[in-house]
Amino acid sequence: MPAYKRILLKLSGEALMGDDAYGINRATIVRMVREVQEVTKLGCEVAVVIGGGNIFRGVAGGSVGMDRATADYMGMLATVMNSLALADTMRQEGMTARVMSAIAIDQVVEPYVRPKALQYLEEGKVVVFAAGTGNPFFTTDTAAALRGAEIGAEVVLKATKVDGVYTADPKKDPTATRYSKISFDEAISRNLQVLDATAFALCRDQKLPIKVFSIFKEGALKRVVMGEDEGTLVHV
Ligand SMILES: Nc1ncnc2c1ncn2[C@@H]1O[C@H](COP(=O)(O)OP(=O)(O)OP(=O)(O)O)[C@@H](O)[C@H]1O
Ligand SMILES: O=c1ccn([C@@H]2O[C@H](COP(=O)(O)O)[C@@H](O)[C@H]2O)c(=O)[nH]1
Repeated sequence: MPAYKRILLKLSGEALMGDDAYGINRATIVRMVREVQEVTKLGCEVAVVIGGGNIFRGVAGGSVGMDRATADYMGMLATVMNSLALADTMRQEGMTARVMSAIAIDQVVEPYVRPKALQYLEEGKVVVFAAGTGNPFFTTDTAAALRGAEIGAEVVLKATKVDGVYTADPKKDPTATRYSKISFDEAISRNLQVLDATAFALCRDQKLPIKVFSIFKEGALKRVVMGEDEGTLVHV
C-alpha cells in the first residue's frame, strides 16, 4: 500500500539534460516517466511540476542584462516545453496525462482550472502543471508548493540532483552532511537553498511536508511513495 493517496511530484528540469549540454535527453525522460508510471500503478494519484533549468533560467537572463520579468516569462515557457515533452512521453508509455498551463496558450495546452485538475486526478490521469505559478520572480519549487496545496496533495516530492537536504550545498561543500529529517523552521533559519524560501514558507504555512530525494537513484520515487527510508523529510 502506498503511504500517500495523492502526491505533487516536482521533477528537476536540469536533470532532464542527462549527459547532454542542454535540452531533453531521450533516455532520461523515458526513465523518469517509467518511475512515475510505477507509482501510478500502486494507485497513487500523481500531479507533476517540472522545472525549466535545462532550457532557461530567468535569473541567468537577468544577470546578462535582460529585463528580469521578461527573462522569467521565458523560463516559464521553457517549463511548458518540458511539460509537453513529459506528457507526450507518458502517452508513448501508455499513460494518460493532461498538461495545464498557468499562462494562457490555448492553441497549445489547456489552461489551469483547479476543478478540472481535481477531476483528472480522480480519474487516474497524471496532471502536469506547466508555466510555474504564471508569475515572474517565482520558481517551479514555489509552483509545486502552490499546486500541491491547491489539490490537497499529502506531500510535495522534490526529485532533484542531490539525495536530500544537507547542512550546506553538497556540490560546493564536500564536508556537508545529510539530514534524514529537518523542520521547516530550521531549514528556513539555516537558509538551506535546496528549495527557495517562498516554497518552504508556503508548505510550512499549509502544513504540507516535503520529501527531497535523488532523481538519479533508480527506484527512489517508489520507495518514497511506499513510505520507506529515502531522502530527507522536511516537516512542520
Ligand atoms: N543545503 C542543501 N542541501 C541540498 N542541496 C542543496 C543545498 N543547498 C543548495 N543545494 C543545491 O540545490 C540544488 C537543487 O535545487 P535546484 O533548484 O538547483 O534544482 P532543481 O529544482 O532540481 O532543478 P530545476 O530548477 O531545473 O527544476 C542541488 O543540486 C544542490 O546543489
Ligand atoms: O512561477 C514561476 C516559475 C518559473 N519561473 C521562471 O522559470 C525559470 C525556470 O524555473 P526553475 O524553477 O528555475 O526550473 C525560473 O528560473 C524563472 O525564471 C517564474 O518566473 N515563475
